[in-house]
Amino acid sequence: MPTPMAAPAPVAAAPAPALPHVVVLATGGTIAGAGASTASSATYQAAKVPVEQLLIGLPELGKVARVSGEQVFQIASESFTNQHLLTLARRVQALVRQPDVQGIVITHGTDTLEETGFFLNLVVQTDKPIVLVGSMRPGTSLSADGALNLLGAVSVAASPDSVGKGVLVSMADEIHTARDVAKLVNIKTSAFGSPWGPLGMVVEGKTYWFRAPIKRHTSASEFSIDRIQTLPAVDIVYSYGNVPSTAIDALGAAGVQAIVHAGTGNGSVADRIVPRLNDLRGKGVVIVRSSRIPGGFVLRNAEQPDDKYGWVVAHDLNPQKARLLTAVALTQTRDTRELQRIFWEY
Ligand SMILES: NC(=O)CC[C@H](N)C(=O)O
Repeated sequence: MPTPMAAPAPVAAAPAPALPHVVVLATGGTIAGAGASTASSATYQAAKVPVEQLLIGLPELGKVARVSGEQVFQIASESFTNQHLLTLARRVQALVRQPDVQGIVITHGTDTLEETGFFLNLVVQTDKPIVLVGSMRPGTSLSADGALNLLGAVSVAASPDSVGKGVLVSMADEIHTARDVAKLVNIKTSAFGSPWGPLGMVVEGKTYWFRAPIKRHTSASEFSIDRIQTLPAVDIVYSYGNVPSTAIDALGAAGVQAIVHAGTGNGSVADRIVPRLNDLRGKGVVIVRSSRIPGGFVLRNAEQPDDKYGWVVAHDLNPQKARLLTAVALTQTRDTRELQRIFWEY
């Protein structure tokens, strides 16, 4: 008699690996914007749609992460202040300390997105992915770019390959380091670029990497939001032909701690402006020489004798990023050699 076949032992289905938990912190901008008609791609109100609505409108997110949302602000990013930066950084730092959070996405207006990203890159202590994202068209517009950008950003934040790469910006399928990226074009959806190229791409929820940041950031940074109560007054003066010293003199009179000079070309400074900056330098004001050229690179002692004047050069940081690094660095030192070291390292 044939022996009866033993019934196959039931195979326990392996539990599906839990999806990573990504917190979306919403701050406003066009990605939360709404226009009067589908043809309103550039004429609309930013910062209208609450985070719950952004997330409910994109059920595809549920395939890449367990997503929760928090409305931190609801503003256009040109209205960000230092206080907004500090509040946001403290919230991000608290969240990344939570063991149940694997990544952070920050929805943001694109106008100052690169500034917020760079600030967080300097002061948040973590290896967990922090990804900023915005859009160039409101969700009510034809060919709106926000939904796909948000899906891309959540995918980047949920990816183990994004760990340890510092604060990232995910826009139009590209992944950039917040340190390098800047808004270079308006209106068009390909608004962001980095002088040294993107780090990678995100396509259909998968990340593809080609390079990693070399500059100090996040957990390798000597700065921490835990030790920063306020940011000192650091402002930017823009240079151009026929520039008067009015703005510099006014900033000096207002008691500014540092001036970032957004110079022409290699960070050049008009002959009549040099003595005004040196007057302020003599009073202890820190002078940082940057370039108004996108991707502009400023060398020490080229164009101006920085060693002789005790000035700092901004390396390749644009003026708005140089403002933030100066402000953060001034919370620890006023020594211009130290400040220059910091500009080379971050
Ligand atoms: N595309 C945008 O997000 C620009 C909208 C607005 N000016 C902002 O920066 O918030």
